[in-house]
Amino acid sequence: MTTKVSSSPFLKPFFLKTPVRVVSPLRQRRHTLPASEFRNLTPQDAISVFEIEKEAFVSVSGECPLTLDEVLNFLGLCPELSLGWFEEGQLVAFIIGSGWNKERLSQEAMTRHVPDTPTVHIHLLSVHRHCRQQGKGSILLWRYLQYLRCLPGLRRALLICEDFLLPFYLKAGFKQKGPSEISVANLRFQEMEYLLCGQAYARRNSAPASPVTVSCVKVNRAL
Ligand SMILES: CC(=O)SCCNC(=O)CCNC(=O)[C@H](O)C(C)(C)COP(=O)(O)OP(=O)(O)OC[C@H]1O[C@@H](n2cnc3c(N)ncnc32)[C@H](O)[C@@H]1OP(=O)(O)O
Repeated sequence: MTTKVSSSPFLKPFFLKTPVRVVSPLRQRRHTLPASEFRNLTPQDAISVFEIEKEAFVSVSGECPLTLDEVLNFLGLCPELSLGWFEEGQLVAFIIGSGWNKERLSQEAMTRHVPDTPTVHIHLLSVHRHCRQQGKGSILLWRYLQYLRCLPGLRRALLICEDFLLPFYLKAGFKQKGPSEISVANLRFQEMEYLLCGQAYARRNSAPASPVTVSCVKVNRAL
């Protein structure tokens, strides 16, 4: 397999191609923000991240998986393990990850970043409530996993989720590792693993997910 990894670990902003159309100069000046952009998050994005997170979790479970301080901490320590989807400058979906160094996730993993390890712990994937059920969660996760495959030294991604999200992650190519030892309030979780080496699931909506081998050269071009 040909591998080519860019010298910077950070993801260069990627803009979705929009159809070429003729617009008046006035209209052009007003629309300076890209329609759609994927990039690593920075601590400056923490408030937008937390707003989406709060809406997604507080009304459901009463608690946020990450506090604002923890979001700030991870975006400061390992921004290269995050990915945001922006539409016209507004964050619409994001993933926050950190490094982890054990076979399974433990309570300690919830607040820790271990640098230079082969395992990424995906703490949080969340889509703005106005944008759910439109395929954005699946697309962002797919892009993130392809991106991780191109970061040197990474071999797998782990996460925990509630039972109702098992089909979502299984469809994305994750395998079930069994019940997690982590619990929050009365909630119980399943631990899921995605192997970054070798196989990748093809695309969303290609059920059952057909594995394809992708090279990092191809992925870099796609990003
Ligand atoms: C590691 C973690 O972060 S686990 C916690 C995940 N995040 C959350 O629960 C926060 C609130 N929810 C969200 O942000 C979003 O609903 C997400 C991230 C769960 C899914 O993103 P979306 O963009 O809404 O999902 P998308 O449109 O890509 O749906 C893909 C499939 O998953 C299914 N799905 C999406 N959300 C849910 C859900 N809450 N319950 C059950 N199935 C779901 C969809 O029905 C769809 O199935 P289909 O392809 O057969 O039609």
